[in-house]
Amino acid sequence: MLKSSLSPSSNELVISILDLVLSEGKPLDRAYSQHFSGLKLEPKEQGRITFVVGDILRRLNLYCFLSDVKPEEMARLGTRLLNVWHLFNNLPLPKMQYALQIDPQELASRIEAAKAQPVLWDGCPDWLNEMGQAQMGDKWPAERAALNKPAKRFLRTNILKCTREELATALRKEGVETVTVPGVDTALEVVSDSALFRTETFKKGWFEQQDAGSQLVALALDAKPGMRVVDACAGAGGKTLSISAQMQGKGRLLAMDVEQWKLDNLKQRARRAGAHNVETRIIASSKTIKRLKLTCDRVLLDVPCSGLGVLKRNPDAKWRDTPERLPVLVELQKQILQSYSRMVKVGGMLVYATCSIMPEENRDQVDAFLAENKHFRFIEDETISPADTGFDGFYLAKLERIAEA
Ligand SMILES: C[S@@+](CC[C@H](N)C(=O)[O-])C[C@H]1O[C@@H](n2cnc3c(N)ncnc32)[C@H](O)[C@@H]1O
Repeated sequence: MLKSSLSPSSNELVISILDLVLSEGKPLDRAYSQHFSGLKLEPKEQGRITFVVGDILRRLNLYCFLSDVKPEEMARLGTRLLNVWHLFNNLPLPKMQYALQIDPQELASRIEAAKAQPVLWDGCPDWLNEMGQAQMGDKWPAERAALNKPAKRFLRTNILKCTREELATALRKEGVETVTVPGVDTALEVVSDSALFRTETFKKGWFEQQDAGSQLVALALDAKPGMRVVDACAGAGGKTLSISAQMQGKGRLLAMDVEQWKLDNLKQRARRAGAHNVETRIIASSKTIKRLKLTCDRVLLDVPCSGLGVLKRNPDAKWRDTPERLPVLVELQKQILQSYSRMVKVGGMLVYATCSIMPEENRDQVDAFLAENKHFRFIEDETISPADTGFDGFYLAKLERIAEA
């Protein structure tokens, strides 16, 4: 939460970032790097800017309604929206060179009107509300509300290098305050407003920033030292590094993806983390999957998904995505599950995971797989609910191979 208004230059940056995302369709992380690289902003000021941009994007339709500004009008009318944002959040109006004024009475009556529309109040686009309601029924309104809250900052202790207590103590000495997260043994929540990546503790590889829900997904794999493990949709390795730590760096851990740049990023992170048993392999054909047929103790399929569980962190997706994308993803998930499950050996475990809370990508997908693959047995599944946990939303299902085919 902000305790004072943004400075004039920070206001300009907020408007310019929003314009890039909303008018040009730039992903938020790229809009940030385009604006921040080269600027010598204090980490605290950068944090304030990202807080405001994130909050506006999480409830964009609400702020647009309150200020009577359309998303594509940000460059021209964004100052009015920012004024409304400050007033709505009980902050003095910021100083801006060409600020468009607002009528306090009209704003008050718009706030009352918005309160009567829960979908708008929660910052949810109509297509998403219809999808959530159809798929999750009574559980949806609480999730919808939870997804418009700011994402908390969680760290994963790299147990290859330190304990959680040692990490907390080292961070405190560098001015970073944390608290432990009940139910997630490796997790700390950052409760101070501090920059993390300039700390010596980070440079030494003692932690990674990783949502507590994501940590639970990796822990569900229950990987042991000496095992042969595949993380088949590894991306930049958020979960791979956690799995390597579970294995105490012993055994074979193969991280695969279809994007080489993500695997390159993973290699760098693995080096810092001291995760020496990680190998990376690009998936260019089905050759690697075939070669590993029936050989792996554990396979993690953290499949490409809608990302509808992690909207707190990626709020721009709400305004870029369309419901038409879901069936395409569901088909890809089905193919990955069917093809990559071949790597699991008899007695070995497959964990299917998404960062979505929609049953169509989750339990429905698993049920369809099990109906066609009798040589797998269902162990258990879990939907990590943003509303219940305050974490990002994830799904995981554990399946055991009980026969070759
Ligand atoms: C949800 S992300 C993975 C996130 C990662 N596991 C983590 O914890 O940081 C899904 C990944 O699947 C990759 N992907 C997409 N299609 C794929 C395919 N056919 N086979 C393997 N990976 C694929 C994407 O490049 C993306 O990195």
